[in-house]
Amino acid sequence: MAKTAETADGSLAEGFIALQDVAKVFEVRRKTGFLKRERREVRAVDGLSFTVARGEMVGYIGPNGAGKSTTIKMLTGILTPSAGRLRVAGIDPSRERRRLAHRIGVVFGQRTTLWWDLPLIDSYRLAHRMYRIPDARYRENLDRCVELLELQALLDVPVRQLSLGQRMRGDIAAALLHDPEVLYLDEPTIGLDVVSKAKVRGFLRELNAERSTTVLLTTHDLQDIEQLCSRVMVIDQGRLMYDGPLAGLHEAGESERTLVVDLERELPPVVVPSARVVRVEGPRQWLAFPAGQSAAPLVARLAAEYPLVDLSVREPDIEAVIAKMYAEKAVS
Ligand SMILES: Nc1ncnc2c1ncn2[C@@H]1O[C@H](COP(=O)(O)OP(=O)(O)OP(=O)(O)O)[C@@H](O)[C@H]1O
Repeated sequence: MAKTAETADGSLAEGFIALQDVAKVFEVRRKTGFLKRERREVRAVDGLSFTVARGEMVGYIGPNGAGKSTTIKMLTGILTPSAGRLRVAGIDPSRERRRLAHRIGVVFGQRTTLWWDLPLIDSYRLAHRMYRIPDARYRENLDRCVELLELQALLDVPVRQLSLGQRMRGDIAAALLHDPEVLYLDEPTIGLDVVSKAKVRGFLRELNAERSTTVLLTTHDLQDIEQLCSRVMVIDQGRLMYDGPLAGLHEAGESERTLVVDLERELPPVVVPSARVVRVEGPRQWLAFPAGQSAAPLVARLAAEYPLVDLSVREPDIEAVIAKMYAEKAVS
């Protein structure tokens, strides 16, 4: 299912972001004894090909160490590929990193690009000068971000005093002041509360709809993908394992949802069709059932036959879906 970026004549297919057989190999040296060192190759990205069209919002997911950050670093030009061809907006990122910087925005959830000791607005003023953003454009973009990301009351606050959610919104604004056509987001909702997550997601949806900004989103939060991306790419061990809609990923992973039920008292594992008890703790039981199946008949059956007090449905997390998919039937 992996999409190839190559056309019949061998050129890179139309795509705002296009990778063709891209690899990145790191050489790691390990001390194995006195004066002895062993050289080892780590293939962080291993023959990756895909294209992303202008205006697409794509989830880019995979387990830890899969090669996501390495891909993003190559797409920004920080790292040079060991092999293959890579273009963003027609630019070879590692060759023309500065030119590309004016066309892309990057947000890393775990790190900030803002000036820690300065009020938030000062980081924006610096970006204004650094990117040589025309005054009217800067003002317009700043006003829009301030309004939609609710930053007005925070502009004069030093960044170190901001909460994680406030800082994240501040970072997203900083990445957008120069009107980038493509935005790389690395865990933009990590550690945020439900309200902040909703704000960030709402803003990204609006940005994409209004400006057709192309977004590549790395996350461990399945809801980020569900609410924002029509397409998801899964990478593992540097290779593309899946490229398609999120619903298809569930099928590929044959994933399961979990129904958590609280009974009136401790009971032996409940027995209901098409679900199985996977854990029991006092009066609470966990039932796994196929993700593609509605929970309603299951709930009705349980309510009719058991002394039910409360229940909730838990979605499978991405790690579990990927692990299962990788173990059972890798799609390539
Ligand atoms: N500079 C480097 N030198 C050596 N090995 C590296 C370097 N950068 C990354 N790697 C290795 O390449 C592989 C892919 O790493 P990468 O950071 O791209 O994964 P990731 O998918 O972003 O993981 P995570 O979700 O944990 O951030 C890992 O095995 C990692 O240890």
